Amino acid sequence: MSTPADIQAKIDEIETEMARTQKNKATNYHLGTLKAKIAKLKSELLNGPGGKSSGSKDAGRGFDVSKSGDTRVGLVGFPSVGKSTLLTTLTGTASEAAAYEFTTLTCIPGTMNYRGARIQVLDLPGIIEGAADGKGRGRQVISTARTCNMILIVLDSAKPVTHKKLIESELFNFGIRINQKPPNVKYTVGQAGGVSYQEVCLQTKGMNPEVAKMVLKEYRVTCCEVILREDITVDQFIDIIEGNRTYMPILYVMNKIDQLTIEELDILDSLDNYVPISSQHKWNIEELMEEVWNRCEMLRVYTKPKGASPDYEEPVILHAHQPTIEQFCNRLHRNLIDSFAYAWVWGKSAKHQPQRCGKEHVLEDEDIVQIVKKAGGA
Ligand SMILES: Nc1nc2c(ncn2[C@@H]2O[C@H](COP(=O)(O)OP(=O)(O)OP(=O)(O)O)[C@@H](O)[C@H]2O)c(=O)[nH]1
Ligand SMILES: [K+]
Ligand SMILES: [Mg+2]
Repeated sequence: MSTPADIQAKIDEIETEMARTQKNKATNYHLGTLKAKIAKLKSELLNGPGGKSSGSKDAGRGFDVSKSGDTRVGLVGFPSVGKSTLLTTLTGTASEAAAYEFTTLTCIPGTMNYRGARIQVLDLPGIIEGAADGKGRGRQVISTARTCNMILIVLDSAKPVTHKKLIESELFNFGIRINQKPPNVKYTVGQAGGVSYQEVCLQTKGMNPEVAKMVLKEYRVTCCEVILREDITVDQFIDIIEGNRTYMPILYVMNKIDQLTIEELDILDSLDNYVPISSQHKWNIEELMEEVWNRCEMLRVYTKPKGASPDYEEPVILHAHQPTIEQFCNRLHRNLIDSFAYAWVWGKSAKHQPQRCGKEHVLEDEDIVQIVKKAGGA
């Protein structure tokens, strides 16, 4: 059986070969195969022989913290960047913070209340380079991060920007795709009928029938249906074949800005996906919370019982892009949709106040909804 060192040596070898291979049409197919080989070796490194993550028993086992609240956000970063200080600032839950590395050795959960939502925040131990390969507690940290709806990559503004790249590649190697949507590709494996491959959208990033064939061959997939509904890269195609990828929003939290000059701060301010803060001085924390709220695509919907005023105290938090009334009903009660007749909706999504709506109606933040059940319904 190959040891992790053997596997890593193979990966290095293929990467060297790829670097040597000039990119042109003829070698494109070959690169597709090499990329698939690397992806397979990486998942073997992570999950043991066979590659699929359900394989080995302790592969990808996270910390045992039960989920609570409306959404879960993880704090990931190098040691001593200020994750624990931030947890305490955001949630009020004390997590030991100190000037030495690896102060935090386990996962500490806290709850941040924002706009009526309860957001579970996880403080995690610091990770170092090579975390995904099993160094230190890194695997456990990243496995836990994978269970989150969003990750905050916490950075120390006085430290080199290379730290950001290192953490990104650790997450990547664990199958986490940051700030990407799942590619719009239909992929189903069948029992017979060979490979059916279709592009319904112009491919400009390296995909073509030959490359697809090479990648599928590498994964020993002989019968399947593929429909590319979006212009994708070969790497995205491999992600689809590998399966088991997590697509997640992330935000870079640049901490300790109290150590920066105004000029340095101006540069930071202009970068995408960055929120500069000082957890110690509680600077810009409200902006951070708002960004988290926006990225998690959460919205508040108030319920209104018939003849009573809306319940503004406890909004129903919906956690989806353009949620429908049906999703709202499902959040309230599992069987509610069965007795649903129509709904009265007040707020931004309503054309007039109130508007009578069906279950497909798309809700907006702070809408008020009154469900009317079918006659004779319970
Ligand atoms: N100047 C400054 N120092 C901070 C800030 N936030 C945290 N610190 C300090 O940075 C050090 C590390 O903070 P921690 O919260 O323990 O960092 P951590 O990322 O949880 O560290 P590990 O658990 O060891 O990975 C402590 O001495 C904190 O007081 C900040 O906003 N500004
Ligand atoms: K520390
Ligand atoms: Mg800590």
